[in-house]
This record gives sequence, C-alpha cells and structure tokens, in this order.
Amino acid sequence: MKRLILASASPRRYELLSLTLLPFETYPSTLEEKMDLTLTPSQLVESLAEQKAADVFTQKPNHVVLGADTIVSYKNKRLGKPKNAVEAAEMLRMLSGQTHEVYTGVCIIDQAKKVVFSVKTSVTFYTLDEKTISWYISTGEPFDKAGSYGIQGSGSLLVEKIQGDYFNVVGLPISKVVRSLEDFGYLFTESVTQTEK
Ligand SMILES: Cc1cn([C@H]2C[C@H](O)[C@@H](COP(=O)(O)OP(=O)(O)OP(=O)(O)O)O2)c(=O)[nH]c1=O
Repeated sequence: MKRLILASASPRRYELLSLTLLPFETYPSTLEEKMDLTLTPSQLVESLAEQKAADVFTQKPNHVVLGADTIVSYKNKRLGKPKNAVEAAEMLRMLSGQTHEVYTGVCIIDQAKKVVFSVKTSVTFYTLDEKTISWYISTGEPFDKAGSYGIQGSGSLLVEKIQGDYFNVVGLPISKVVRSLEDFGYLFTESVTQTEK
C-alpha cells in the first residue's frame, strides 16, 4: 500500500484526517496561492487544491497525495485569510447579518489517477456590532483563517446557522474525503487493524 501524504500545514486538516485512523504523513506545499477571479469559487478551490497536491506529488511521486483549499465567498467576493486586523474587521463587517458560502476543494493524486471535487456549506452570521468585531479580532483567531473566522473556535459565537457539512467549513469535508480515499485502496473501516499492525 502506498503511503498517504496530507499536503497541508493546517492543524485542522491534520486533526480531521486523523479521525479516519488511517496512517498518513504531512508534507506542506510551499506553493504561493493566487486568487484567479475569472474562476467560480468551486473552480478556484479545486484548482488551488490540485496545485498544492501536484506540488507535493512531484517531490513524493511514490505516494498518494491529498491537497485542499478553503475560501469564503460572499456575493462576488472571494475571501481568503486577512492580511491584518483592518482587513479582518472589513471581512467581518461584510459577513455580519448575512449568509455566505464556504467552499473547500480537495484533490487526491497518485501515479495512476487524480480525483478532484469541492463541497459548499452555507453559513449565516448574526448581526455583529463593532464591539463584538473588536473583541473577536483581539482573540487572534481570524488571522490564519479564510473569511477571518474559525467556526470551530470562538468564531462559533458569530454563527446563527449553517447548511451543509460543518467539517467542510473547518477545512476538510472528511466524510466525503474518506469515501474518495477508498478509490485509492484506503479502507477506513479497516483502519483500526491497519494502525495496530
Ligand atoms: C471559514 C473557516 C476557515 N478555516 C481555515 C481552514 C483553512 O486552514 C484556512 C484557509 O486557508 P487554506 O489556504 O485553505 O489552508 P492553509 O493555508 O491553512 O493550509 P494549507 O494550504 O497548508 O493546506 O481557513 C477554519 O479553520 N475555520 C473556519 O471556520
């Protein structure tokens, strides 16, 4: 069985993939992410996931490599990670009281094949006043997250409701991912015995 590599520096993606109990290693991609605004949100995250997976695959060609990318989409805007507190506040003001979409793209490749897909989740925020926005930025949580919030952390206090896969918002739609990994020979239902061996 080829070794599985998670091409990501995201601790959330590491934790989510660990839920499968499948053995894997991490090898982050050093690719610089560029937002191509001619692409739809799903095309964009799929393209970035593919670039990250391909980047690591060229260095680890005898492995199965999984890459992912998450962005927030609101109206015609694509929101990545904020550069600073001002940008984080702008994003949170924009999302306040509105419903936005979170897209995560996933790409899994080995020498024989490539699977690419994306998943969309809709998230509705409560109306956020300036005090709430300042407080949330002061937690430091927004800075490494698309859309300037983390639903799995104190960002949960901003969210009124979601429609779709929660784990997709956190950065990896893990239940769909494990089903795709089965096409590469990784049977998560056998992963307890695989881990014990
Ligand atoms: C909306 C949202 C995003 N995020 C995170 C998931 C992603 O890690 C991050 C978006 O950045 P990405 O560029 O998708 O990923 P990354 O740079 O963290 O990791 P890598 O490219 O090495 O795989 O935002 C949350 O953790 N919670 C949330 O609620």
